[in-house]
Amino acid sequence: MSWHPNLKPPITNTEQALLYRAQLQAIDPAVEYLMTLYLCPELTPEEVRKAARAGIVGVKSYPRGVTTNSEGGIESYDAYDAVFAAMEEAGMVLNLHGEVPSAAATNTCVLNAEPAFLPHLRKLHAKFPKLRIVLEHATTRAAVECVKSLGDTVACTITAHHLALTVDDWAGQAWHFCKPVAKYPDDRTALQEVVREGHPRFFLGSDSAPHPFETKATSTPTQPCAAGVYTSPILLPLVAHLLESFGALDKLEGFVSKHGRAFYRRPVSESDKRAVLRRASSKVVGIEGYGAGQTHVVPFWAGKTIGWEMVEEKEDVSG
Ligand SMILES: O=C1C[C@@H](C(=O)O)NC(=O)N1
Repeated sequence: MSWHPNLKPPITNTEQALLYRAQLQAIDPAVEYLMTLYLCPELTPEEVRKAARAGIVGVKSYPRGVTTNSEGGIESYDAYDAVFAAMEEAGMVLNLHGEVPSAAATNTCVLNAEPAFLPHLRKLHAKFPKLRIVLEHATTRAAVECVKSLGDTVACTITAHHLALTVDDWAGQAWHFCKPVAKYPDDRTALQEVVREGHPRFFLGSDSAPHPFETKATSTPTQPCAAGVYTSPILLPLVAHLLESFGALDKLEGFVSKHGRAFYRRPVSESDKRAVLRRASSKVVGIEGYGAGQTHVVPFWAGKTIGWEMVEEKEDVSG
């Protein structure tokens, strides 16, 4: 799992990324955190090389205004050729939030912002064919087809929630609102199909966003609700549940573990913990379990049942 630099303030240099990694490691040292920097005008080829030497794996780009805390995002990629060339040489990954900003002049809004971004992806790949690029949290058939058509250096993540949601689920339902927004039923079908196909360049990227109750449940005409869906506490059981629902359970390990590891060149080691799932009927705590004025975050699937659960490491799973 890689870590978002769309924090306040954004993570723009090696020191900040290492400091943030240390803070995360203090919370859970068992996790291997793959850190990313934020693509911005301050990022130089020298800093890219320094970051790569320090073990930072990627650079994240999100166009201006398209998602949470992206007010300072990039406007055009042309200015970053030297940065991309340095990344390509250092073996760093470019993580793209693949949407263009909404604009009346070009008839762009949240529904077509991802397809409108794809020409930028094609151009970047043509210019830097060896640069590993991940189109993050894709939501459309167009994006799936585009990534499939490109070379082995281009991969794509899919979230758990985008395998479940369509427009109808977030229109009027703040808890399902995220960026990119879930699209048409046929787009969701395309995401499910590419997972069922076991395509090695498509893998899970949770994009889990733990926005507090207040920022999701309350919105005003000037303050819309926060974009993001929180899946971390239920992620693997939920993905198993969803994959099973569309006949792709046998692709679970590839989708959640192997494909991403291969693309990021992180082979499994002896010391890596194994996740074990077993059949269950676990109800996710419903929205009534949370309340205004509390700092809680409400997970996706609240109030619904998941057909799988994680087995604690110490339990005997031989039976
Ligand atoms: O890309 C993102 C970022 C995330 C967040 O809040 O961090 N929320 C989203 O909806 N999309």
